[in-house]
Amino acid sequence: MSGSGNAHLRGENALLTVEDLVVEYTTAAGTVQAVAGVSFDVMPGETLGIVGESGCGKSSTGRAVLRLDHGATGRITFGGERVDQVSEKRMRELRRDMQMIFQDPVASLNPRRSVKHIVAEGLVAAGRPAREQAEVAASTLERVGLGDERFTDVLPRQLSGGQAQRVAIARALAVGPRLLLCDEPVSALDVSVQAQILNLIEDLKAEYDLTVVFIAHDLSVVRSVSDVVMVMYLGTVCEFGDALEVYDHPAHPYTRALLNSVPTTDPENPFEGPALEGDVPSPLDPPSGCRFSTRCPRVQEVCRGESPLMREVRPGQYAACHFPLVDGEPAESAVPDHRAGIRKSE
Ligand SMILES: Nc1ncnc2c1ncn2[C@@H]1O[C@H](COP(=O)(O)OP(=O)(O)OP(=O)(O)O)[C@@H](O)[C@H]1O
Repeated sequence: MSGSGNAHLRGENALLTVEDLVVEYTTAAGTVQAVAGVSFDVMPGETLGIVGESGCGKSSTGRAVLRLDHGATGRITFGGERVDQVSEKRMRELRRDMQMIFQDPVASLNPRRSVKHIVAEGLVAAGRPAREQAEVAASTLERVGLGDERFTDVLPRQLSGGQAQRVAIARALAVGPRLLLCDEPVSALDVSVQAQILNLIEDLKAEYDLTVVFIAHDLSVVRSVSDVVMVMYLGTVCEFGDALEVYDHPAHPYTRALLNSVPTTDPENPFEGPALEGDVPSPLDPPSGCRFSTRCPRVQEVCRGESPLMREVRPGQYAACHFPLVDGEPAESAVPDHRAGIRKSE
């Protein structure tokens, strides 16, 4: 496995813990390892942002938490229960507690059902009485700003993208989840609508006592919502930590390059240095050693041979890099670790 270690996991009080997750897809061209040993945890009430370029395995990671696809291995613990081991029946119950919101809101809604019926779907599946279904659907739609009959009685295709995403959010909330997994929830929406939906999720999070995993390729979106950030590259975790630390002092050359490729207007944080060049290698044939080694501006020989392990570079900030940067300088700890011979990951 070419994962990046588990040093950044914060312990048993986490609501969700994912350890050594591997997701593989069998294709005509061979086996794609979309997720190559990813670990993370989310504390109750926290928002974890998962960020990285398209194809790095963000969606596969989110879908694996809900056991939506075959081909995933690893330990997933939610509320103390091993999601990867429970029966299909129990999994259906757990999915009520872990609701997912997708990128394409219209496609994620049943095209033949009216909005109020869609929002009640989870309650119907849970066997709640008809009156409760109607009441909860109505109050939840009201809460997401769609209480009016001109929204509740229509079909999804009659809604705008933003309205449809509000319906998807209402459907998720109606069953009283503890965790909301948002997979690129605003990237298909107009920029003017994006902020409204982000604000709505933020408000609901507090009101409904939610823990959130927020997946996006857009760094500014992740920054605006996250307490903690996980940066992924080609199926592995590069960096994990407090969002402010990661954004203000990116330690992994990939995080730095990713931030450099976003135009900045902040003179305090220009992050001078090379932006990302070249393409992401194919997950069918990933580079050996550090997966970022083929594009890394700081690459050294050891990086091509040894997978770096996750280690703490500042309090609460971890990077899987042989030569991480701390305040723009190579971390001191990189040198002794390197000399001592970095452990190969299993
Ligand atoms: N069902 C599938 N069958 C085959 N390969 C897949 C499948 N789903 C994803 N992949 C591949 O797995 C890798 C990771 O995809 P994934 O969608 O998880 O990444 P992502 O970071 O969410 O990207 P995006 O933002 O484009 O969805 C990619 O190389 C993708 O082509």
